[in-house]
This record gives sequence, C-alpha cells and structure tokens, in this order.
Amino acid sequence: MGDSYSQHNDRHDGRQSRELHPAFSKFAVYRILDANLDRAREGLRIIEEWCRFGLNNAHFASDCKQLRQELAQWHRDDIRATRDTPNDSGTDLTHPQEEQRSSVAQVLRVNFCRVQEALRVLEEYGKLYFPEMGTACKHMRYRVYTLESNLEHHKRFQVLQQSYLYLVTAPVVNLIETVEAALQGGVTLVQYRDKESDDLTRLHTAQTLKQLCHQYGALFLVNDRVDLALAVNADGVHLGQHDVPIALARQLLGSQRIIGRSTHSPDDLQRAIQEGADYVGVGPVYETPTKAGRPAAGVEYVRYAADHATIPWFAIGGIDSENLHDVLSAGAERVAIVRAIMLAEQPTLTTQFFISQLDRIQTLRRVKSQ
Ligand SMILES: Cc1ncc(COP(=O)(O)OP(=O)(O)O)c(N)n1
Ligand SMILES: Cc1nc(C(=O)O)sc1CCOP(=O)(O)O
Ligand SMILES: [Mg+2]
Repeated sequence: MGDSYSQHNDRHDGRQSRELHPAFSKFAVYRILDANLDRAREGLRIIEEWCRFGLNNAHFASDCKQLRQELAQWHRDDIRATRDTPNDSGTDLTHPQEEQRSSVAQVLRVNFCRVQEALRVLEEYGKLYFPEMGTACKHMRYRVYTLESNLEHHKRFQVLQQSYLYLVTAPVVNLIETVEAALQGGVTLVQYRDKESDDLTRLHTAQTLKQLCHQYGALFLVNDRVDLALAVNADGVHLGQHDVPIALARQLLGSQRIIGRSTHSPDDLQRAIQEGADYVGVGPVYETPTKAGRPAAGVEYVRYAADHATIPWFAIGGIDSENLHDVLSAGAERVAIVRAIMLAEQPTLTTQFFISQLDRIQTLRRVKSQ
C-alpha cells in the first residue's frame, strides 16, 4: 500500500513535515492563524480600551498595546491572503450568551478568555509552519494570564481604597435580603461573619453572598476562614489576633486577595502592618454585645490609628448613627458596622446615612488640607 502522507519542505526552519494533502492543510492552517490573530488582537483591544478610558491606567493599556503589536508582526501577508469570509462556515455561528453582557467585569472576563483561547490555537497551529510563532504565542498567553490577575488585583484594591463603610454581617433571619438592601444603599465592602452555622450552610451562604456582592460591584470577604474564602473565590479574608497568621493566609490566598486583621492596641497595629495586612480593624471603639466580653479600646486608640496607620483602617465596635460623629472627630475616616445596619429597620436608608456622613467628613478634610 502506498503512503497517503507526503513529505514536504514547507517549514521555515527547513525541517520536513508529514501532512495529509499538504496544500490543502497549509491553506486551512493559515486560515486558522489568520482568524485567531484577528481574534486575539480584537480581544486585546477591548481590554486595552477599558484600561485606558475606564481605569486610566497607562501601564496596563501599554501592556495590551505591546501584545497587539507583537501579534501584528506575525500577521504576514500570506496568512492574511487566505481570508475568505463569505465562505467561512463559522461566521453565522453565535451563542445566545455572546449577545448579552451584564457588566464591564463580564466583558473583560469574556475577552480575556477569548484572547487566551486564540493564543492557544495560534501556539498549536503556528508550530506547524512557524515554530517561533508557537513559542511566542505561548509566552504571550502567560503574559495575558499575568495581566488578567494584575487587573483583578488592581480592581480589588481600588474598591478597598474607595470603601469608607464596611458591613460585617450578623446571622439574622433575613440575611441575604438585608445585605442586598445595604448594597442598594451603596456599601461596597461586605464581610460574611457567622459563628453559628454548620460548614455546609456557611458554604452555601458565602456562595450566595459573593454572587450578590459582585452583582453590585462590591467586595466580598469571609471572616476567619481562609478555606471558605478560597472555596467561594472570595475577594479576601478577615483574620483576628487568634486566627491563622497573615503569612500563612498570604501563602494560601496569594497577593491578589485582600487580607484584613483585627487590632486592639498600638502594638497589634504595628505588627499587622509589618506582617503585610491590607487593612486593619481598629477597636472595639465601644463595648458591644456583638463581641461580648471584649473591653473597649476606646476613642484613644482611634486617635492613635489616625496618626500612625499607613494602610486603610476601619474603626469598629459599637458604632451607630448616634456616636458616629465622635468616632469621626477622633480621626476615623472609615467604619465597620454590624448591628446598626444588620438590625436596622431600613438597612438601605441607614447605609445611605452612614455613607453620606463619611463622604461629608472626607470632603471637609480635603478642603481643610488644601
Ligand atoms: C473589620 C473587622 N474588624 C475586626 C473584626 C473582628 O475579628 P476577630 O477579632 O477575629 O473577631 P471575630 O469577628 O472573628 O469574632 C472583624 N470581624 N472585622
Ligand atoms: C466583630 C467585631 N470586632 C471588633 C473588634 O474590635 O475587633 S468589634 C466587633 C463587633 C462590632 O459589632 P457592632 O457594630 O454590632 O458593635
Ligand atoms: Mg476572627
């Protein structure tokens, strides 16, 4: 029997390849390369526009541009020449999900996926005729993964920086509805704190809350439990003085996720900063039934934090609409609240009240410092 494969010398490195119907397969491969070079470049352009106009981040935008330009160098004339859009059987294939985009985050997610898939295709098919292209696309794919993870980190820390009110949950009967009401009021940082439920309930609740928070563009953190935070892909974890060390949590969660630490004294504060916490809780400002038995650290400690903290810090413990003014006067800019929102009759209005007071103090201090 004759060999249905033919040997030919099409590779640019001079090595021989064995192909079925070489002319046809080369044409088909070039079409695949053409389509995927376009796909990757288009996806990068969509991401680049957000980095430039949405985030105002020249560094990320320039990463995208550089990747697009590198891809353009591989888009040679003979690859472009194989384009035959009218006879492309794939142009009419659409999926209903392609027609819907509910948020910028989703647009970015979809386009990162698209770019990564296209680069993988370019890597595999590119290797057949242009081995260096295969290698270049592999490296570009890793750079795109890094860019995606840096963007996620940037977004998380930007939201943290801009969050002045922190809602810490209590296990109330209408937990989900209450958190949603607070999200409607504008809270952008939520911690799931639940000392009572079993793990399965915690897992389901954490999943639901995470989805809800992300729907509203808010960050979702889990109290105490690194494992649960990882399981639901939360934005981070909050650790007390007797929870796992920050270094261990960092090892498990990586640098992209937020780690918060409770502090009750100047020493705790300095140590948390040194150990790499991304933010700290400062309290209890007042004694509180939510943390029964823990003595108040008082407004003195708030004053100390105002003078010494170099990372975002949230005054916590017994804060409500009555005493908020005193806490802010002691130098706080950010507060974390449990009961005053979770048990409020109108959590949306209460949230709006806290946010408006925190905004007001920010504006006053900005004007004063000018
Ligand atoms: C924002 C914030 N600050 C402090 C705490 C308290 O954490 P911890 O001391 O670990 O106590 P529990 O919340 O686990 O009882 C917090 N949860 N959030
Ligand atoms: C969970 C927690 N941690 C504190 C700390 O000082 O570390 S105070 C506190 C409870 C805050 O609840 P409320 O707003 O209901 O007083
Ligand atoms: Mg704890």
